[in-house]
Amino acid sequence: MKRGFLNGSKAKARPLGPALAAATVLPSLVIAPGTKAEKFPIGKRNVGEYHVPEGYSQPMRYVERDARAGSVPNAMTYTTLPVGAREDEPVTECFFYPGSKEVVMNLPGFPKPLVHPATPAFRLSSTPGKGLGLFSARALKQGDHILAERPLFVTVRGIPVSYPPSFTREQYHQHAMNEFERCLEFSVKQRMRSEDREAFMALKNSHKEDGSGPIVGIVRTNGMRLPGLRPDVDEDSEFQYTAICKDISRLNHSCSPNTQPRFDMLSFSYNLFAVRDIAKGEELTFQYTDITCSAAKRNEALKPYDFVCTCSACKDPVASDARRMKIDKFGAPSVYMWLFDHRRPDDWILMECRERLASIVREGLEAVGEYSRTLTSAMEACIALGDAQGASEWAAKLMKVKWDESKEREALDAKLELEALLDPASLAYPAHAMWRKRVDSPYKDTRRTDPMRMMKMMQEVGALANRDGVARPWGMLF
Ligand SMILES: C[S@@+](CC[C@H](N)C(=O)[O-])C[C@H]1O[C@@H](n2cnc3c(N)ncnc32)[C@H](O)[C@@H]1O
Repeated sequence: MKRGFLNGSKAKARPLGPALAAATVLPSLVIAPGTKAEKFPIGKRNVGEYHVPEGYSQPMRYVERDARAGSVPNAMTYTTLPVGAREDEPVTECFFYPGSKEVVMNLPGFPKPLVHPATPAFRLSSTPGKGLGLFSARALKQGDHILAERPLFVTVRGIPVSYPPSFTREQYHQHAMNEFERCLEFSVKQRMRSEDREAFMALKNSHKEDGSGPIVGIVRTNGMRLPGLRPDVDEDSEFQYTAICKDISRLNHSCSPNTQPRFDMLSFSYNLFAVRDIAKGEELTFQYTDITCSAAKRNEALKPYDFVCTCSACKDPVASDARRMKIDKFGAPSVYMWLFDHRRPDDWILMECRERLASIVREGLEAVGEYSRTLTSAMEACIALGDAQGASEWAAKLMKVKWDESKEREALDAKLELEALLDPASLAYPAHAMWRKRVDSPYKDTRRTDPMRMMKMMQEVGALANRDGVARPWGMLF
């Protein structure tokens, strides 16, 4: 739904409940963006003296509008979500590209209230050599919910700026950071609730010497990727969002993290889960970078955070690097590839999955997608073999992987399919697209020299792998 700001149309995105009457509604503000966005550099730098000629500063023309109105085309939006929140309800300050506000406001059921664990599961404490960190307040089981939290701030990762052709690259970067700081100041200094601003400004800043302003420094130190608000832009693009939280941003890094956050758009909150059992008092950690690559690559990627990782995988990287490389390279075994490939034994997928899971658990990589993909492969292999009992045991393991944000999991959750598969007597088994596909395969005697039959088989594999519109990896047959 697009609305121009000149006609001042009021949004009907969310029915206005009675809470609004008692609520403070901050107006949404928009500014006109400039010309170019680029990733900011890291490390100390010497930019030298420079002058920004007139016309090259972000114009920052604010247009005040009804908070419930949508985005303005070609302009950035300052807003607070959820719109119309009560004073005691947590809110997020947002600095958005056009369109993102609608993604949230048009979600049926938004905003869902936050759901917290029944008893506190974490505490904040200092940790030697790392500053502050989060620790478990009680013993936690894999899949336990640790905390739910709306971010203090969600922002674009940089803004497009105009710059004169005479600028060096360094000067351009400094100019871009100054302009970004100016834009973010408006959110933090003018719009954020005072207690949220205090919490935000108290967060760690590891970018005090690289030209970042105080707000940009905190954003760069504490920001976590937040996918889903720009469905048309690649998830890993620099034109996506970063979120800064009061508590989750206190998690320190580990290359074998024991927690993983998952963002829930409907409640606009991160939920933090234990990815394996955690003892009372253990430090809670998560990964700041890809952890399936080598220790050298990980530590290169961690440089902007200004520390060298001393986790056991980094201290003794030789065997760990080899295992991680194998996990990363091979990928979860493709059930679809094996389904009609009768040169492979019936238990091939399960053996592969067990070996891979042992490696993943040994490296402490339960947080990565490969873990849930491998569990899914094992479950689907059992279904294809007509083994409902075995499949239900894998389904129970998958149920605990609450942090999985994959499309496959989304599809399973949307139909409550996993819950149904927990019961081996469930009718969900005979109704499953993969049920007995391997044991009842009509392709047992298919030869590679029979192209028509091969084609038919490939089509069937493709349809199974892409069911529900979810593209599952299935590799090549034979
Ligand atoms: C997002 S903050 C984490 C919370 C932070 N420790 C604090 O005091 O608020 C990131 C910063 O924490 C520190 N840090 C995180 N993980 C670390 C680790 N494994 N070893 C040492 N320092 C770490 C670094 O200073 C990093 O820039």
